Amino acid sequence: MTNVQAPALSLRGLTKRFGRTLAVDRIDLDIPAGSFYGVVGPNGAGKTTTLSMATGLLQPDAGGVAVLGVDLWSSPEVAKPLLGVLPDGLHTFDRLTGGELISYAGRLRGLDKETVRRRRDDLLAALDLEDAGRTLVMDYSAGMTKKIGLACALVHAPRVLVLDEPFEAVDPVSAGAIRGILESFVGTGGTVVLSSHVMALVERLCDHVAVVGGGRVLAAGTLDEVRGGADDLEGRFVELVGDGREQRDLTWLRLS
Ligand SMILES: Nc1ncnc2c1ncn2[C@@H]1O[C@H](COP(=O)(O)OP(=O)(O)OP(=O)(O)O)[C@@H](O)[C@H]1O
Repeated sequence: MTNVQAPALSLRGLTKRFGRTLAVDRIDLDIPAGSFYGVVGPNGAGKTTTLSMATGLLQPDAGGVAVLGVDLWSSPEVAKPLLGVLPDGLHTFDRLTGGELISYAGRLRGLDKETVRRRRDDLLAALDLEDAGRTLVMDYSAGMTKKIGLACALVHAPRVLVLDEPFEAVDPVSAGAIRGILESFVGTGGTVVLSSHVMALVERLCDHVAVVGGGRVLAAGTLDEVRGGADDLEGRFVELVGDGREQRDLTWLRLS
């Protein structure tokens, strides 16, 4: 049974090492139910590794995850149906058409044929993929692949959506459609967790944010708490993460 008081996602001591790289270092994070939560951090910070462990796609070396109070690793059959996941660099069955892929995702989740058909048509229309619904996914652009991945994550009407870079490669019109879907999902009691590099987008959409760097949480809380005195999230991000670039002038690139 889910616990209505519990955070949508609760991460405790999550740790993952790849050889000599400590990708995620004892991360603790509570994502409140009903929040629109952004996870930001520089390249290689550990965002994808954390979200993969948080959704059961990657086994942690240590630590635990609870989804709405349900332990993900000991009760996956209860916890996983609560989640809708859009993984980074989605590897999917790309010899299916978009419509078939959504139907497959829905049937895998145990939905009956009629429900799957109705939701597939709704999702293809909402994401402006009606024509593409009959095209093989292998022929999709990067943005279309993102959108079909999102449709597959939504088809079983999860309680918590975890989306790795959902707006990457998506055109502004489609991004607006996705924003609308996510806002109404949160507006009706769902929780969205997304990672992004686009601070302006996180500031516009999210009410909570975690800044991750070097496999650790550097700051987490409401947008205002994390921004602190900084003018915007980007300023605070650079302050927290640092600008470690070596100042080297590429003189050889100059045309004159
Ligand atoms: N399968 C893997 N094998 C080896 N190293 C990995 C693997 N996955 C991630 N890493 C390493 O773990 C660290 C964290 O990577 P991760 O992909 O989680 O970062 P990220 O914050 O999502 O980065 P980006 O913003 O660039 O997508 C990096 O140093 C990366 O090289």
